[in-house]
Amino acid sequence: MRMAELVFHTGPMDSGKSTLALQMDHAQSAHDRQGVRYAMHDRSGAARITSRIGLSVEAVEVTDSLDLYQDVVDRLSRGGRIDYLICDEAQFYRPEQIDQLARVVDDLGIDVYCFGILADFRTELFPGSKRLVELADRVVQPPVSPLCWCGRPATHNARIVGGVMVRQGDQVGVGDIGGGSEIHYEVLCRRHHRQGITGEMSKATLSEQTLPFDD
Ligand SMILES: Nc1ncnc2c1ncn2[C@@H]1O[C@H](COP(=O)(O)OP(=O)(O)O)[C@@H](O)[C@H]1O
Ligand SMILES: Cc1cn([C@H]2C[C@H](O)[C@@H](COP(=O)(O)O)O2)c(=O)[nH]c1=O
Repeated sequence: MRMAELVFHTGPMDSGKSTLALQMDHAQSAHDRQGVRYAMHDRSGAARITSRIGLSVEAVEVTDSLDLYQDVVDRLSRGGRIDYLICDEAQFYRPEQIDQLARVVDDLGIDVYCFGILADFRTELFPGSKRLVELADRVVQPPVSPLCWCGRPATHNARIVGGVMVRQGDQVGVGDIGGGSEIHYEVLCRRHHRQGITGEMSKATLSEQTLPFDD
């Protein structure tokens, strides 16, 4: 018999994690499996899972005080059936909540699929993501990688404030990629994240050293 598992799907912003979360939910429910969707601090500002492709569905908002194991037990004791959990923006969950998800897998035999970024704009791990890497049965990267302005796979998240890439500030700052708003994010390869060269800067200061695909 297949054992339930805790899976962490992780990649930088804009790598299709929420899309995958919604696809997995759709695929599972099509086979009469019953799931619960959880999310935290979704970009939409609502209790939802929102994909940039345009899909969006309601979810249970995870608050700091929510005991995820107890929430699942309560739902089961009210007569519900639960085969799997979809947990989006899992980087924001407290480490204790990740332990609760592992207990859901081990003690209740329910599959838990988590989705989230690994590291913040300073390249430091989110505590929830660190705990997921420690506990997950599998850590999986989405199949499609976003690209840095130079054409390399984008692996790192940069925070842009007033047009400037910053390296200090609060770890949590809900926002989107692309210009428009005062605070937003851009995904870069490690080299350009380290050098602090955003797409906007590259257009202004393109030089021998920063030509695309230099070695
Ligand atoms: N108009 C579009 N057509 C096709 N793909 C798109 C479109 N807009 C966004 N995407 C893709 O959607 C993905 C981002 O999806 P999303 O689930 O919101 O990412 P994440 O949750 O990882 O931040 C990217 O792979 C991006 O290329
Ligand atoms: C890098 C970074 C990101 N965030 C926020 C910004 C978004 O609201 C989410 C990531 O969502 P996505 O679906 O993966 O695009 O996280 C943050 O709070 N702090 C950061 O350092």
